[in-house]
Amino acid sequence: MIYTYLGPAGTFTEAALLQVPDARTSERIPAANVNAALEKVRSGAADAAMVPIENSVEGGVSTTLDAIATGDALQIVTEALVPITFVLAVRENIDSLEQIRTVSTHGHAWAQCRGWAESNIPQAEFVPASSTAAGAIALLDGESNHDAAICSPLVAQERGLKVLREEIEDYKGAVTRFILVTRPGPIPAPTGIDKSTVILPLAEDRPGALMEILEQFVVRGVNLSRIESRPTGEGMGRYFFSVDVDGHVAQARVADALTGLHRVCPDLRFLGSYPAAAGLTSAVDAHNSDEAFNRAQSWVGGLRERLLG
Ligand SMILES: O=C(O)C(=O)C[C@]1(C(=O)O)C=C[C@@H](O)C=C1
Repeated sequence: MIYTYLGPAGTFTEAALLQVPDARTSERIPAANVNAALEKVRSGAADAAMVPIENSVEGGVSTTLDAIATGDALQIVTEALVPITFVLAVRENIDSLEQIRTVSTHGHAWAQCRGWAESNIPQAEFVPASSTAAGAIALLDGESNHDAAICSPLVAQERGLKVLREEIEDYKGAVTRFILVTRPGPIPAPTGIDKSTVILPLAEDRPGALMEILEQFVVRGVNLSRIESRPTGEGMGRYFFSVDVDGHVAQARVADALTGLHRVCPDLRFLGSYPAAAGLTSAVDAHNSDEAFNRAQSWVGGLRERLLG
């Protein structure tokens, strides 16, 4: 297996990749951004890409949501959760917060430390970086000239960076969720605690269109763990929905919901069923169990066998 991920080494995304059992002993190619990582998978240069999809404070990672919803089909095969905490690393010549004029980091990291930054370094200008690790490593580089970087404690330690403050995140206990993406192939077997992801373009903007999608899940007792709307880019008011459901396509209620969705939303994109990183608790009512679906299906099948002709 050749893995790729949002690099360089030292990103939270690399920490997520290292949770994959064989990733530590496999080739790992850092990519400059999420699109580049996914492109390596699409072109065959890598077999799988780890990319961020959602943070518990800042929400969905738009680049990833958009990139997996369009272009050549991809498949999610697993997910990983990484606890997030940030440090403020500085250049050697900086000794106090007052000296910091520019601070670099990834946009999602900046959003998670904005409150701290406004209170503690209000004079500092934010310089976007392609990742937290890229912003941190640039401190060592004579070319770039920002004074500070917001990054993981690990990359600061590994690169020997001077750390001025620790735990600068606005919300303690934040978590980022990552997905491992491959080219379409075999779907991982159900584990009993699984998720499925589906992209649902809204065919037309009319009353009840979203309701029609949601009721496909509701009537089968399928719980949604995430729903996000993203603009398609085709004009104002044109959206698709990115949805995670609790359950696996191998389960009758999920398969039946997908069948219903295919009727109301024929251009839907199934992105995979895969083991969930944390236990899902939603209970399944008896009438939504596989047995209930199978019994109902054979009952209707029996009726149709009696059709004349
Ligand atoms: O920059 C990194 O280290 C990343 O892995 C990206 C990323 C993200 O996209 O959300 C991952 C975790 C943190 O929430 C901040 C940045």
